[in-house]
Amino acid sequence: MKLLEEALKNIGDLDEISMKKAKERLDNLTKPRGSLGILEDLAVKMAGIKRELYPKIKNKVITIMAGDHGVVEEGVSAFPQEVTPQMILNFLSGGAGINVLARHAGAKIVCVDVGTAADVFHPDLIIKKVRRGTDNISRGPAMTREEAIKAIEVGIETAWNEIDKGADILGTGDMGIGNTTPSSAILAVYSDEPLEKLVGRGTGINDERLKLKIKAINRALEINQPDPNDPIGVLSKVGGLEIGAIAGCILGAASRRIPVVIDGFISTAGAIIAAKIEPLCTNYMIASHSSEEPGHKTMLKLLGLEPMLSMRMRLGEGTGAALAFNLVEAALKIISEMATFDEAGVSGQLE
Ligand SMILES: O=C(O)c1ccc[n+]([C@@H]2O[C@H](COP(=O)([O-])O)[C@@H](O)[C@H]2O)c1
Ligand SMILES: Cc1cc2nc[nH]c2cc1C
Repeated sequence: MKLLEEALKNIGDLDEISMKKAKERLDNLTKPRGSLGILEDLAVKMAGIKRELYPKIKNKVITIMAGDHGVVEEGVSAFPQEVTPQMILNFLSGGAGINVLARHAGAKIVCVDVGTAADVFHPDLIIKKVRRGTDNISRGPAMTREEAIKAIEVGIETAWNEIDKGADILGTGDMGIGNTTPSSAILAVYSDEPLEKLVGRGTGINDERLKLKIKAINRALEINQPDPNDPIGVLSKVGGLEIGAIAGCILGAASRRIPVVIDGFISTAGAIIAAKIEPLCTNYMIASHSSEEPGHKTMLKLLGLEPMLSMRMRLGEGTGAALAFNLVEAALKIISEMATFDEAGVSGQLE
């Protein structure tokens, strides 16, 4: 609880003065006001986070949190559970989608085992197993409250370690067969929309499995009665270990005024838990893309975030976050490198 308390103590507002200066500069650059859309919003947000007009990004890191899910025994995924450790090894040997996109972005990846069911060993794997997967949420709580806090603290510790080593932006990533089920359950706790609108096909399940998945989530909500006002309780009842670690990673980044790029459906479920624990942490979140999971748009709306990309992606791993790093860097170049109307001798707006 100590790490969590310390993180929460240090999450604050954006710097309004730097944001105002950023807006003024953007309005003086050689373009119609606001014409660079989200790139301008990003430059303003980055100024507010870093308390300076021209922050630099040198070290980008994607943190991939991995965990397993007891609810897979209900037949909710298109793939078997052993894919979780197999993909971890794929991340660490450089062959996964995230490796390619992280290399493309010039980002480092770190992979943390927060709670896989199997034993996984690799010299580069950070092993912080809170427990061997969650229990089946459709039959009882995923984990204890203490385990939920531990999972969050694994995320905080990971974020702080990377920031201490020089990371100036983080991206969230996940790996866990079955994890769209707890992510949908978390969303359902905070949304009034019917489950049919919030639950999707994850890795690509057929109609029959989709029915089983909706049923499992319904039962999970009924049996566990998660209280929306107790986000740690929600995580422990219907969540996942990697989802907790993602929430922690976001809280850890926010507590150090480090921007954190949110990936897809699972990462955004973690972001919801983080935001319900400390609403101010949304100041430090940047939404990368809109996932193909139907509930993702509702999640982003709950957080008040606008995704930058719409790529029909639904891979997770941090792939959307890695792609979006380039856009954050582009936004910083716009505010620092573009000429003003005065500098370029271009006439300003008529009225
Ligand atoms: O991030 C997303 O938007 C996303 C959407 C669908 C699936 N995934 C990935 O697929 C896995 C979960 O899918 P499932 O069907 O097993 O629940 C997990 O490893 C996620 O990283 C990720
Ligand atoms: C192969 C595979 C890769 C993944 N990456 C994230 N989730 C995944 C799920 C599967 C099945």
